[in-house]
Amino acid sequence: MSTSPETTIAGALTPHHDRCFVCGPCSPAQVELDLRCPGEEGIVGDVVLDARHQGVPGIAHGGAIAAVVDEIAGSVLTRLGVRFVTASLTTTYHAPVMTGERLTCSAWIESTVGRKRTVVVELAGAAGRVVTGRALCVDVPEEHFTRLGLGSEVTDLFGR
Ligand SMILES: CCCCCCCCCCCCCCCC(=O)SCCNC(=O)CCNC(=O)[C@H](O)C(C)(C)COP(=O)(O)OP(=O)(O)OC[C@H]1O[C@@H](n2cnc3c(N)ncnc32)[C@H](O)[C@@H]1OP(=O)(O)O
Repeated sequence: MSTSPETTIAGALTPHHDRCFVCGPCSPAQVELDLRCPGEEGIVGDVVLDARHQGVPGIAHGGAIAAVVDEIAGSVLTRLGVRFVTASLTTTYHAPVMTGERLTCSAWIESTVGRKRTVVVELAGAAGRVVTGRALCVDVPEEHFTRLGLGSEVTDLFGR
């Protein structure tokens, strides 16, 4: 991944819309998430999961972590203007994530094959790596959303 000087475009990356379950300010579970673009590809940032996201008391819920991984992977693609959905998501938990713990994240495209892109997301705490996620994202046409009765409220989100 490039490590050229950071360009902060967090406003364009998160929130991508107000009612997003993970990043939207209207969500009661909004995750503290600040994503930045270090160069041409990939993103870096900070993430904090709090008491609203716990499973075992004091420890972030694995499902909440997976949602954050999906969000970060998606942000890598939307900043490139890719219209996609997540087809598959795997999350490896190397160590517990404590609620309130500030994590750093980095994410990049690992491979592109036809319509399929694999995005890797790594989360690390002060003691080192805690989570590695892989999202298989598939490019879709605008009709993927319009045939579901969804209009510009969705299609306009891509390419921001
Ligand atoms: C909605 C987003 C809003 C975003 C707003 C903008 C802002 C964004 C910010 C980011 C933050 C949010 C990021 C959330 C992102 C989601 O959460 S998206 C919502 C959850 N995901 C879905 O709803 C997807 C549901 N599934 C589907 O719609 C369809 O199965 C798919 C994925 C479009 C694929 O169907 P298809 O277009 O008919 O394509 P198909 O030929 O079946 O598959 C294409 C290729 O992918 C492979 N493939 C498909 N599924 C799989 C799988 N599960 N495992 C392995 N391979 C697979 C196929 O084998 C095939 O491979 P090749 O033969 O080409 O080698």
